Amino acid sequence: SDALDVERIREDFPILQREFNGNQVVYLDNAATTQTPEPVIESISDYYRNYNANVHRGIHQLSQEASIAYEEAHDKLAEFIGANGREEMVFTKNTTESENLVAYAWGLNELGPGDEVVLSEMEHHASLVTWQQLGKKTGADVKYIPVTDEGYLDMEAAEKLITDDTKMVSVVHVSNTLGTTNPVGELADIAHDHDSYIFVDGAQAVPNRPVDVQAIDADFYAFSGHKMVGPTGIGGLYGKEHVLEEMEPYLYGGDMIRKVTYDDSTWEDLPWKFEAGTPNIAQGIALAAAVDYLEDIGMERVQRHEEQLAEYAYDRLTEEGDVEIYGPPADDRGGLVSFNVDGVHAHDLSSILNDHAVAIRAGDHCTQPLHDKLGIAASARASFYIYNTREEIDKLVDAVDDARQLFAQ
Ligand SMILES: Cc1ncc(COP(=O)(O)O)c(CNc2co[nH]c2=O)c1O
Repeated sequence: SDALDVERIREDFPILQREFNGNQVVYLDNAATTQTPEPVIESISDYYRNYNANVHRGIHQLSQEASIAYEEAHDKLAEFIGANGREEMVFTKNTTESENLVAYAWGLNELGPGDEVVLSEMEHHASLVTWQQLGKKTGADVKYIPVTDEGYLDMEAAEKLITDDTKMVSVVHVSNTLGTTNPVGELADIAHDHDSYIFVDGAQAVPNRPVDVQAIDADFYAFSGHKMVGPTGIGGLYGKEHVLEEMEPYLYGGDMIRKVTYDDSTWEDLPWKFEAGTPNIAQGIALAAAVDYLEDIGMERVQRHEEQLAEYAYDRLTEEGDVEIYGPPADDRGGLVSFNVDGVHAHDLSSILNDHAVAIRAGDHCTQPLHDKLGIAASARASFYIYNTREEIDKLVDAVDDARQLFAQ
């Protein structure tokens, strides 16, 4: 069948065999970070065991092997997201650093009083706080595209908010709280009609569905390796080559220079101009192994699997009538559900679920302003990935029922 083989996949994740309080772990916190399969773990060990060396400069065999592997990882990630090549694929620590890189390397030099940055009300703090603070430093105004009651962006408002004063639109591709997929291609068209750049936060999209940054026509696109079965400490910033060429470096030092004199310096080619100092070499190489792992499954299958689980979870969680789920309908959301159970605080719920070895997230999911807008202090969030099953969602629902009984008394 065209479905992915979950049982086969689960064999690659020994952590899923762990038991707490006599219960096998049910890991449903994938929007926070995903688990790491054996081939990716092996990729890291293999590097340190057999060809650990510093990159870009060494002429000895080990350095050449490490350099080639690290540089070719850029090619693989570029291809995975539809970029033209490594020149458009900067490796960063994570999505947060990618947002900050553009805010400081571009925003600090280009924004000033009278300029505007347009965000959405559902942005993650990685985008929202970064551009909010950059507005304060530069005098640029920050505006927010409203989110409708159904959890979608108000596109009529977006058309009005993005004007010739807008210099940057920064929007999330898939919301980590609502599960909403935003029309980022349409937003890119609107931004470009006004000569504005668009930055797309793809932290919850690159791991979960096919992404083609050129089809979107994004000027910048960010993602994190640890959310796509890769290690922590590695992420990506896509930038159109001509845009990155025009940008000043973000961090200065070794590897990012071409010629240094006491008076001035010149810069390396892309993407190395934006990768100062010794990079996270093993993590970059392992991120390429993560792409191999996901591509072996197929991103359309990944997306379909996750979205079917989210729809099932939505339907099961709402059976009792005392659960509110935030965001779009069951059949129009990414692989997550954020919810609250009447009379049970999200933190209490997650604690009781933990007694059942069910791992979910409770809190504001780094979208505090959105929670304020929803009128809630916190929400519980279950997020699904390639190794989750319907049976695990049934365990989630049983544990929620246990909490309901406990708090309903
Ligand atoms: C939409 C979105 N943007 C940016 C980030 C930041 O990624 P990082 O730089 O790798 O940390 C996250 C991580 N989201 C979450 C991290 O933990 N729970 C979450 O929902 C995210 O979901």
